[in-house]
This record gives sequence, C-alpha cells and structure tokens, in this order.
Amino acid sequence: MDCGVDSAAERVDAMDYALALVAEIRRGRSDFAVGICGSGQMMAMASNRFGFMRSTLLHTAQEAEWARQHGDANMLVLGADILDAATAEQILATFLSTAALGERYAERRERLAQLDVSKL
Ligand SMILES: O=C(CO)[C@H](O)[C@H](O)COP(=O)(O)O
Repeated sequence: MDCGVDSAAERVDAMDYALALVAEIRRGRSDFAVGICGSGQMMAMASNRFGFMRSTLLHTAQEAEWARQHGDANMLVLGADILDAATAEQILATFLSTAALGERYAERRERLAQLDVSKL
C-alpha cells in the first residue's frame, strides 16, 4: 500500500503520512511500514507516539540490521534530504531481510510495550 504523495511540488505535513502508515499496521494490513520525509524526524516522532509502533530513523545498513535484530523495528524511516538512493536501498533491503532475535531481545521488546507514564 502506497500512502505517499506523487510530487514534491505541493507542501505536505509528514505527520499525516506517518499516521496513515501507522493506521495500516494498526488495521493489520501491513506488518512493516517505510516512511520517508525530508529529515525523517517527524515521521519517527509521530509514529512512535503509538505503543505498538517500533519506528526507527536509520542512516546505515548496519543500523538497520540492529534495529531489526535487537529492536524488532516495524517501521523504517528514511530522510530523503540526507541519504543517497543507493544507501537508502541498502538500508531497506537489510531492514526487510533481517529477522528479530529472541531471548533477551524479546524480553526487551515486551518491556518496551509495557512502558507506562504512570510508572515514571
Ligand atoms: O523532514 C521533515 C519533517 O520531518 C520536513 O520535510 C521538514 O521539516 C521541512 O518541512 P517544511 O517543508 O514544511 O518546511
């Protein structure tokens, strides 16, 4: 499902597109989302407001491997103004082909899901 825009001519708010991707995951229509905006910052901040999201702003393929293995990240965010196309493609390929690890990483994921402002 492509939730994005077809042209850079019109100014849009990246948050709207982050929310569209989060909704796709929430409705069970996608397991993963890929969000792209200028810096990636607003996509990452907005999507991580939701407890079922593990969104990660990445700059290298090595980060993508760790984000999937250790964090079971379910949303990849890329900054179009930062990355060249070849690097973005490497990050995407690694993100999609790397499985989450279990054991302490699964425990960490569960702990992340349980974070609650009332327990601060
Ligand atoms: O990367 C972005 C958000 O994360 C935007 O592309 C960046 O902030 C520029 O926004 P605008 O075109 O509205 O000034």
